[in-house]
Amino acid sequence: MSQEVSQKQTPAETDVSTETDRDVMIDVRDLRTYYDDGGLFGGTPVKAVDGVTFDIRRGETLGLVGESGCGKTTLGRTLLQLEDATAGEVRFDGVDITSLAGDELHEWRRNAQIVFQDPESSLNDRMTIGEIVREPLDVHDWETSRARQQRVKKLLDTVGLQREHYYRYPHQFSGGQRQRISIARTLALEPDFVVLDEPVSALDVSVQAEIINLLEDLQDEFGLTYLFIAHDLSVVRHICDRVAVMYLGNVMEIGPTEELFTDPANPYTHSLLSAIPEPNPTVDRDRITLHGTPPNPRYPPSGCPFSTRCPARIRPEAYQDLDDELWTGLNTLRDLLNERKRADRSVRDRLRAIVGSDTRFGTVEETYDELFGDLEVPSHVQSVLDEIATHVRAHDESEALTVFDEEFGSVCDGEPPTYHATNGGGHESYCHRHTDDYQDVDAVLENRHG
Ligand SMILES: Nc1ncnc2c1ncn2[C@@H]1O[C@H](COP(=O)(O)OP(=O)(O)OP(=O)(O)O)[C@@H](O)[C@H]1O
Repeated sequence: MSQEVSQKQTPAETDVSTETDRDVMIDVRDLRTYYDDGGLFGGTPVKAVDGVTFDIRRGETLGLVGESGCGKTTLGRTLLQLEDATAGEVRFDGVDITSLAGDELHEWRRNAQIVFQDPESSLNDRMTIGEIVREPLDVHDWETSRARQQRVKKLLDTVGLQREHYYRYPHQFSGGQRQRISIARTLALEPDFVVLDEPVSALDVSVQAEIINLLEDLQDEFGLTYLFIAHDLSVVRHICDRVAVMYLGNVMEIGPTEELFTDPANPYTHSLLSAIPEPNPTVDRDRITLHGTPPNPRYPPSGCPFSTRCPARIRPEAYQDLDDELWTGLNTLRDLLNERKRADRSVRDRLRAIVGSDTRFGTVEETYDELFGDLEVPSHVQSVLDEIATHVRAHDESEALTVFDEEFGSVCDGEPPTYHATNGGGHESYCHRHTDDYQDVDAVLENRHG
């Protein structure tokens, strides 16, 4: 794990986390989990979780959503100390578990368990169901052998399986039943907290509801607290009390589920929700198309993590009314310039020699044609593009980026946002637009995409 971290303002440092009526079980402060690459990329780590601060309240289900690769699983695993935190704290009932090791960590693990997405691969096919569910009891040397067997049989009842299943093998069960086995195993040591990592994504739709119902029943029966990681926003809306929206290792927004779904604050949440088909055709919701892919988590933007794709990105005064497609092209150009700046030239040359030409690093004329060929580019924009092109031809991407940022840059590219309370009730969003200096997110999205 790398120690390359920088301090960022967190909700704890703003005035938004001062509610007194909540019963916090897990308190996460400026948590970072970086993966080192063993030197392959010059020692630049993947910043899978890059400074998140939030809490999980006793007995609640907190949803964690976001695109593939944004760091959800890494965050869930770090909360359980299955990954080492690079920096920050995870306080579990007041104890910072990132500093636990050896016997203390082993003992603490009883409290916190995980259910994985894929019941096909997460169960050992050579063990019987009884052995699988009993394993955590064996590892923790729980009571007597006979008591363990009794406990496993009871757990099989609890999750809707039969005691006779004790001697069967996983391959004799369907996907839904296998997930029930995983859940039984998870509950063996009576944990307080369970990370559910996409627990129904691999299951048939017809079975998903059964497992969701089971998870809800178990939560009521045993007073469990869940972190529910999911892609499927409709499932999240159904089961979660609050939701945290993650992007590129950051929590962009967190708030009560219904409020977040009906009145999202952050442009990224708007974009995610916009991608869900609206079941009610009378509801008029903006359609926002997210362009491009998230940046490489080794090289996140220095300002807002979402700045390169944000549909509500703050623009310089002179370019408020610039055509949206042209802005998208300019954003892509900036990404390409950054990539070129990072790429080792010898690697680029070798790549060209192997594949003939590498379009991502084609000539500046080709790139401009691809990005702006079909668009009407105002002359003042064209003259800046020409200046950028001159620096690119001279292989001076840094200077090209300086020219770009001086002309087209804004606070979104230059400075990380801070968290702002929206609507009260612990609803917070990480965006520059939540200050009086800028038009608010709803208004700008309505103007640009309404
Ligand atoms: N062991 C690892 N070593 C290096 N990089 C990793 C490792 N595990 C994850 N990553 C990287 O960390 C980033 C976050 O991955 P993670 O699996 O946490 O995201 P995710 O949101 O859970 O994605 P998905 O929804 O696809 O499961 C990704 O860029 C991923 O490639």
